[in-house]
Amino acid sequence: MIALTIAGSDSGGGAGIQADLKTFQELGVFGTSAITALTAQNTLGVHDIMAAEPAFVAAQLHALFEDFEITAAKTGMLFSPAIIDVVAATMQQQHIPLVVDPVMIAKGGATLLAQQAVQTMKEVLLPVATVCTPNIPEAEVLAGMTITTASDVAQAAQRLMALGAKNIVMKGGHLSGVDAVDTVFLEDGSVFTMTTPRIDTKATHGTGCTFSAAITAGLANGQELKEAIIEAKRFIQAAIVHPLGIGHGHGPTNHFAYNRYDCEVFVDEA
Ligand SMILES: Nc1ncnc2c1ncn2[C@@H]1O[C@H](COP(=O)(O)OP(=O)(O)O)[C@@H](O)[C@H]1O
Ligand SMILES: Cc1ncc(COP(=O)(O)OP(=O)(O)O)c(N)n1
Repeated sequence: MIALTIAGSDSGGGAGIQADLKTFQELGVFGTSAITALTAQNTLGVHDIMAAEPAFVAAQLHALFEDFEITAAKTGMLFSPAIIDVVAATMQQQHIPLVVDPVMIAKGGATLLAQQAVQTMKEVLLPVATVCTPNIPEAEVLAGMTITTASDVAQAAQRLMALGAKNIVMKGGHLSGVDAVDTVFLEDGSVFTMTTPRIDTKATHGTGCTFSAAITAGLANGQELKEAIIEAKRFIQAAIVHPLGIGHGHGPTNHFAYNRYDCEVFVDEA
């Protein structure tokens, strides 16, 4: 099976294209990529960014879809309105599942999505998203509201679905509490939460990229969306529980952990 990531490069290897391709590999999927930007980045932060020309992003996508039977795709760092336009136009023509991870700001505070690109993301990318996986700050920006309670989470998800995203995973990494709880809203109206123990660690660089790549790998392998989302939560939990101890800042998660360790995900159908 073949999956595609459309995202930025993280020279430090913990997030972006590198995290996505490692996750695809671990989950038995052949990974292809269209790179939207280069970042000079490590576990301490983003030093510099060089965006790709939108036409070159289009050229990469054309080359991939011309040759490969890609069965699922994901987006990560898209940076500019023009790149989002190219990606949305391409994905509108491809009838495959698309996971949109609406990456906006890196852990160290660097901007990975230009301010003026938020509107473009809402107008052209969310309508082609099979599933959108915002963290809480991203959901606040896209939904235009503050999120503090479970009912805020539900209201924000409804707003994103109204913009066209078919299914939503509201990630709870940025919330507080002893557990890391993600809430999933499916297009059939069902809602469920996924709970794992919150791990006290600095090694959480690239958690969102890895999680969304794992969902994409599941979809590329033909899993149902719900099954792919729950397996992805298990994958990211294992990757956080067993850190690699690399770098001096927010270290990368451990993409090799999935097959060696067993992590339980508690699923609650609300
Ligand atoms: N400290 C943690 N312990 C356990 N799970 C976590 C932790 N931090 C994040 N997660 C999980 O990692 C995934 C990515 O979430 P999040 O960190 O919110 O995304 P992002 O990297 O986009 O900010 C979610 O499934 C979230 O619940
Ligand atoms: C190139 C690139 N893409 C995405 C991110 C952000 O990744 P994310 O999974 O949200 O992790 P953190 O930045 O929160 O660690 C990135 N840093 N670089």
